[in-house]
Amino acid sequence: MPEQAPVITIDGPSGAGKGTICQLLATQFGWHLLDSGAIYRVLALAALHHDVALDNEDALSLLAAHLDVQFHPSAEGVRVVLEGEEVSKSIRSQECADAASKVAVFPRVREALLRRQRAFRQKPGLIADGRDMGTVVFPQAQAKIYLTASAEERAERRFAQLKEKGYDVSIDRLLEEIRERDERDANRKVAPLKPAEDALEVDTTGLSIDQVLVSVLSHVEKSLEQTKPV
Ligand SMILES: Nc1ncnc2c1ncn2[C@@H]1O[C@H](COP(=O)(O)OP(=O)(O)OP(=O)(O)O)[C@@H](O)[C@H]1O
Ligand SMILES: Nc1ccn([C@@H]2O[C@H](COP(=O)(O)O)[C@@H](O)[C@H]2O)c(=O)n1
Repeated sequence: MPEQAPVITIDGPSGAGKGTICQLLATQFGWHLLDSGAIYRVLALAALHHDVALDNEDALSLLAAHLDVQFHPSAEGVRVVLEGEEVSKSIRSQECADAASKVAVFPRVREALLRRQRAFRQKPGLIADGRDMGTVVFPQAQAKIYLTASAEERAERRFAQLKEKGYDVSIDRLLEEIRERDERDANRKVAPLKPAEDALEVDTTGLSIDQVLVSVLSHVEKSLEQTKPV
């Protein structure tokens, strides 16, 4: 049987720094990148476009099974195209984040998106970013990391990010949204947000991106060394 490509999973709540660290790892290793949150965001946007109610599991799982989405890696990051329309920016709205976490609670929706996520596992390797990468989508991953940080610090990071882009946002509102999304993601019945038993947990509160990268890289290198075929 041909050997499968190795996978590194990075899970954790919103604003923990998963996307940042995954992008750095993907560049350093020259591996593929799966932003699984983008898939849930695209599904939520498709539901909003097609007037599918965010609590209609039947219609949402059908939409998920037939989702016409393409991901094009580019120098500026991954370009996301839904039904022929560029949606890279629109899926980043707070409305889409909130809607994504609502559609993500349904078992049949998650099931319909599994194969699409696993298809990203291609040689030379995959860095997978999400909530259930290490627990459900790639339970056999070679290295698993769970990044977290206090809700207050995550809200501050998001506030700084949005301010830099010129958005006028309230930090209190961002904190409230982060707490609501954490609560929904951690308490759903299927694939809840939680660390895999064999994941390295890194609390990034008060750590710089470089400091987080050093811990993550050290764990990844050790794990890859241990799983090398002899
Ligand atoms: N350790 C850190 N210290 C300070 N800022 C950070 C740190 N890690 C990430 N950031 C910044 O926080 C913001 C959110 O980070 P990022 O998008 O990587 O989080 P995320 O976990 O992928 O969130 P989401 O799940 O919502 O996509 C970005 O502006 C990023 O530059
Ligand atoms: N593996 C995943 C990834 C994401 N979700 C849900 O999508 C929402 C948006 O994710 P971002 O990482 O882009 O912020 C997130 O709040 C989750 O509800 C998921 O369920 N599983």
